[in-house]
Amino acid sequence: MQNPIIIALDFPNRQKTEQFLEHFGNKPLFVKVGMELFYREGLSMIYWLKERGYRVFLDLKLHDIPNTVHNAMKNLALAGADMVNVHASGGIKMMAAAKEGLYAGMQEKQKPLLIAVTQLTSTSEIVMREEMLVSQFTLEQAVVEYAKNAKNAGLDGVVSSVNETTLIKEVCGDSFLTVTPGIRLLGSSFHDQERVASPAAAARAKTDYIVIGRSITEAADPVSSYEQILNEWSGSFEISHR
Ligand SMILES: O=C(O)c1cc(=O)[nH]c(=O)n1[C@@H]1O[C@H](COP(=O)(O)O)[C@@H](O)[C@H]1O
Repeated sequence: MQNPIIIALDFPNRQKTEQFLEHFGNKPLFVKVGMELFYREGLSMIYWLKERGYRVFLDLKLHDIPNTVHNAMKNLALAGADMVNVHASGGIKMMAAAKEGLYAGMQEKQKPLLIAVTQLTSTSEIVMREEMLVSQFTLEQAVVEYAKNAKNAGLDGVVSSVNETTLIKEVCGDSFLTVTPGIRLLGSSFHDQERVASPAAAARAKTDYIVIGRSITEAADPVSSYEQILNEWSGSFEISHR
């Protein structure tokens, strides 16, 4: 069983990030760099993490015209990240252009995973219908339609909430990756997230990766919070496979 945890390094700068990572010593972590840290520190942050052996998800959620995304991805390819993403709402043409730009001139073994965000885990069905004006689908249907588009564009998987994982796997196949943020231990604050699930529920849904930020980064003891999440995941995983 692989360790599914991706820690969201949502910190304002490199110094705070380094201080946080010191808690974990040499543990081989999978970490995520998003807009907050990247817009401050740029590619050098990714190089720093890769030199220290971390697996890195570069989460910039590209969404623009196909040509712009294609060329931006050519530059992001230089980061040497293990996973990058776009918004599925940019459409199939944009996602295909992202893939072409990202992989241009890359050897097979260097290619990062490319995934698409479906509906953000902070989005509720009401907001999707009334503010984004996607009213012909339920939220679950909209996520699955985006997942099908991502698959048709040749992407490796999607970001969604755990609520939609089972259906995505049914429609797109088990090998199509599901990456699921909005993970919370029972009884803890949802913050700005709407579609939330526990690590145990994520394991039962057989998601591939869980993305966790504040439950670990803001914990008084980040390592024990990390271990608690992993234990909850592993326990449920064994139960669900009995
Ligand atoms: O692409 C993402 O990583 C992402 C997609 C999504 O739908 N929801 C979502 O929360 N995320 C990211 O996952 C992380 C969740 O952080 P916490 O809510 O603190 O656990 C943040 O870094 C978000 O940017």
